[in-house]
Amino acid sequence: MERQELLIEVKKNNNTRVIQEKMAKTFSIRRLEIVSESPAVEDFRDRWPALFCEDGIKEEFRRITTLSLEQSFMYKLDHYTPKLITLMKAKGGVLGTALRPFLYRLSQNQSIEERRDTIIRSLIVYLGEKVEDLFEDCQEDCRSEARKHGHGAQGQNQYEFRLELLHPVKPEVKQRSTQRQVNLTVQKDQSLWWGRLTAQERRPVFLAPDFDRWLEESDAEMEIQEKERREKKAPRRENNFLSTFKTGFLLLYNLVQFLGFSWIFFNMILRVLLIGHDSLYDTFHSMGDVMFFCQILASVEVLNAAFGVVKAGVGPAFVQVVGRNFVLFVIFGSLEEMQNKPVVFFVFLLWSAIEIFRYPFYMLASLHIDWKPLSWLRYSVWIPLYPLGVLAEAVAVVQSIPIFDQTKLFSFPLPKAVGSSLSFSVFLRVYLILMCFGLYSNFKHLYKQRTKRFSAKKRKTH
Ligand SMILES: CCCCCCCCCCCCC/C=C/C(=O)SCCNC(=O)CCNC(=O)[C@H](O)C(C)(C)COP(=O)(O)OP(=O)(O)OC[C@H]1O[C@@H](n2cnc3c(N)ncnc32)[C@H](O)[C@@H]1OP(=O)(O)O
Repeated sequence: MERQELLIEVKKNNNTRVIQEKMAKTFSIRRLEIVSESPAVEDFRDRWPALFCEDGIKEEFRRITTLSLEQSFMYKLDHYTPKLITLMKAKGGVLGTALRPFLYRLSQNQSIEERRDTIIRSLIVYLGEKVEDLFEDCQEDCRSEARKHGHGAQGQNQYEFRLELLHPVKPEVKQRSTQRQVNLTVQKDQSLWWGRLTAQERRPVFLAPDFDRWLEESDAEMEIQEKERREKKAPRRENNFLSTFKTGFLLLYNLVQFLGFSWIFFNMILRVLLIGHDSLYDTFHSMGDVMFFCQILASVEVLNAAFGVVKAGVGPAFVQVVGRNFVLFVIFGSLEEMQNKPVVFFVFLLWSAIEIFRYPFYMLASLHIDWKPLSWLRYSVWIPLYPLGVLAEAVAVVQSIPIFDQTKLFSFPLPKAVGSSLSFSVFLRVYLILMCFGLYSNFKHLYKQRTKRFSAKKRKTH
């Protein structure tokens, strides 16, 4: 009978007191039902709906234990909070990451209510529950006011509130109601830091921020910085790929050149030691192919400089590659008479002598490694080698002049009135002058590079 009356009372508004009294009177009936029939929760809710709200549960707990449910719960929660924090701190992996924001908040100077709120939320995550599964959501548009029908402190009633926020917010406000709270999501109209939430200085007692999304001013700055970092990260990842590719390419290129020139250099030395001065006469036949390969490949250096793959100057690289290849392909390659001359040995030896230091230096430079003895050799050995190398090349050019005159190879046919043909040797004489300019400009460039490197080193060490 009392139960039937209760079913009618819960449908009425503002009668919490009547419901509490009837619930107190029917306590023994409920106990008996539970102990003797063990009913399903759903069935029990249909029979005793007044029990299934915050106040109903609290009162029933008090009737059973004579204690306040909330107080005992909070007391135990506060007592176990340090242990729970230790437990959560020890968690790694995905769960550890999910718990980190809660632990951060707990490490801040929170009020007791905020601390309890955080620990309960973290417990939900720790126990692997989904917040969405625990709260029943509904959504409806509202501004900074909400009106809802439900069961609260005044029983089943129409509840409403109005909030005056500190600054304007966007008109779209999301409202999500659960059994124990109403979640409002508003978006600031302008992106600025709010000193507090509401226009009135004291926060209304019924209002609590969502601590899951709570940010201190410094946190907010960090979040913005993190967002900017993430936005920049994508192109940087692309840059990383390009720079790894560049390093790999330069390493391979310099390694191949180093191996090629080392083979030439040490083979020539070995042959001199083993065969004696006779070896000077067949340098071209024994080393020519590898030298052709290395010098064709050296053209890449001009492209590297031109496309900014390395910080080298295009002009000096061009003069170097063109100068050497002219001697190799035109003077030695096209004149068999030149191929057996000892000058080939000296030209090849002087060219390769610098490269066995230059290419390993570049390999380390690609890896941002500076090995001082090697750097010193790279930027010093050229001082005697470069003039000697150009001198050897000039000797080869001079030696080739009579051969070009004799063979008329590459001679340029002229109109009969001027003469029969223009010998290639005329161009070679001009080229000898060009070599002086080439030597001067590259010597100057290398000197500048040397000064730059060593003065930079000195500055770094002081
Ligand atoms: C119209 C045409 C006219 C043509 C006329 C021709 C006339 C020809 C006359 C002269 C002919 C000369 C022929 C050559 C003879 C000889 O070689 S004789 C033997 C001795 N020779 C030498 O000592 C010269 C050796 N060669 C060089 O030093 C270079 O080739 C160079 C171009 C002359 C100068 O090098 P450069 O690259 O400009 O300077 P670096 O300081 O070494 O490098 C600058 C930065 O770039 C990085 N880098 C360069 N290359 C690479 C690479 N392959 N891999 C990785 N990194 C590289 C380098 O690390 C430097 O970076 P930082 O360390 O950060 O500064």
